[in-house]
Amino acid sequence: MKIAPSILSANFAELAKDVQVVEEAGAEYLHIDIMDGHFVPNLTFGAKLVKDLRPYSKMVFDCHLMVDNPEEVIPDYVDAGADIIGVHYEATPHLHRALDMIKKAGVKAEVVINPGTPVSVLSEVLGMVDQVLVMTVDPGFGGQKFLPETMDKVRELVRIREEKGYTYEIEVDGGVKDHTIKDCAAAGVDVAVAGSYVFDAENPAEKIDTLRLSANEVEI
Ligand SMILES: O=C(CO)[C@H](O)[C@H](O)COP(=O)(O)O
Ligand SMILES: [Co+2]
Repeated sequence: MKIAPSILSANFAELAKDVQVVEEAGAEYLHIDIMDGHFVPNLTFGAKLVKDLRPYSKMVFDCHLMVDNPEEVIPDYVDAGADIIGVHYEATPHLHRALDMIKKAGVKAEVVINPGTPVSVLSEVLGMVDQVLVMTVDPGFGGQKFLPETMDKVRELVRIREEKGYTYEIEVDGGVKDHTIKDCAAAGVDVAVAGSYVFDAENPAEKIDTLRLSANEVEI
């Protein structure tokens, strides 16, 4: 399983240093949470931060847009150097247009669903996306409790991928820790985001190792 530390819980005043620590620890993706204060009740940062961080890391920049009408800002994240751009099903009436914009710009397109949203609403876009992000908490804040019932959706996505011959990766985000990552591995998750578990620790590198070991204990 790939590990994607979320900088939401990093020290924003020492961001480049924190990013370097998780990169040296072997994290494959860097998860970047963009919150607009409308789609979610919290505000983080915008495309300038992504652009400023880009020269400091070779990790895959996985930009999770928690913003209303993401199609209005997608070009900013493409220009900033995002490798993956994730848009919420719940954030736009133009989901296909948003995903198509991302793909046409040569960036990997990800669709994201909240805990209250079923997989069935994605039937028309699963064939075009590179990644599906299943939220394992309600979006907006770090440090929330993992919702184990979301694992049914991961299993459903694994089954659909097999049946239809699709190629998307399945990512989870929220409440991932040493014990909850085992549920994720058992369900078939490909990428796990972890924010507070990694960055609230004295030694983030050690936490990344622990996550990987815990996941590997389950994976076949
Ligand atoms: O998208 C997010 C919240 O909306 C974050 O990526 C997520 O919450 C990570 O934080 P933690 O691992 O502490 O739950
Ligand atoms: Co996120």
